[in-house]
Amino acid sequence: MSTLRGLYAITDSQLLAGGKLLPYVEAALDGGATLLQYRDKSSDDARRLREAQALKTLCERYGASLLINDDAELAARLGVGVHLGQGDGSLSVARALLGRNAIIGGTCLAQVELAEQAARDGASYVAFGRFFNSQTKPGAPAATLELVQQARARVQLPVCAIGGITLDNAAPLVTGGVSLLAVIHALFSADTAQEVNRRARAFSALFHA
Ligand SMILES: Cc1ncc(COP(=O)(O)OP(=O)(O)O)c(N)n1
Ligand SMILES: Cc1nc(C(=O)O)sc1CCOP(=O)(O)O
Ligand SMILES: [Mg+2]
Repeated sequence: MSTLRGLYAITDSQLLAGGKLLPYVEAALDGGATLLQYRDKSSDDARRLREAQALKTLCERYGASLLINDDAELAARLGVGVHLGQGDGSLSVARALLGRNAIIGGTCLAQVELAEQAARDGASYVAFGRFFNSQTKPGAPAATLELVQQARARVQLPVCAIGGITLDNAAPLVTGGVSLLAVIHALFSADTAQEVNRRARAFSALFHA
């Protein structure tokens, strides 16, 4: 069982198409990622189940934890965690479904009040974004380090940062109190699995500096 601190790798269906899903994820886990989120927006339920099962096996091998994006039912079926956005269903219902030990994350946009509500609803961590311009999910960055400080003062849960995080901009987030760096493009846009591994090691090293 991993801790809620470190690199939080999130899969991307486009970046990891063409047979890259498992080798690139394994490279990220070998590089120290502590959490992995399976984020696939398709409605191909059979493939989603198959891929999520394979990712669960990989995570177990590396001592990391798997979360499913958006889909508490799939998470329950596999016995893993879930990440829910504001429109993805209730955190408290997910907590009741998945049990007290499941890792459940909640998107809190850039609002401390949403983090306070997520904590009351049983979240395991609160996620703020976007911190920087994101190629994966374009839109104005709204989250700041000041927001992280406010959240840490008011919510007793690990803070996750997401949105445009790269090896060049991540360090101040960690020194500013962020526990989890959620990354897609700056991790998985690599040309080789070895490069994913190098990037994952570099992100993970920020937590041991
Ligand atoms: C760790 C983490 N934080 C935020 C999000 C975004 O969730 P959401 O707003 O539901 O958007 P989608 O990812 O579902 O497009 C996330 N997935 N993970
Ligand atoms: C899925 C997602 N949610 C965001 C939010 O702000 O809530 S930003 C984002 C995309 C993160 O990918 P990248 O590391 O490539 O920017
Ligand atoms: Mg969502």
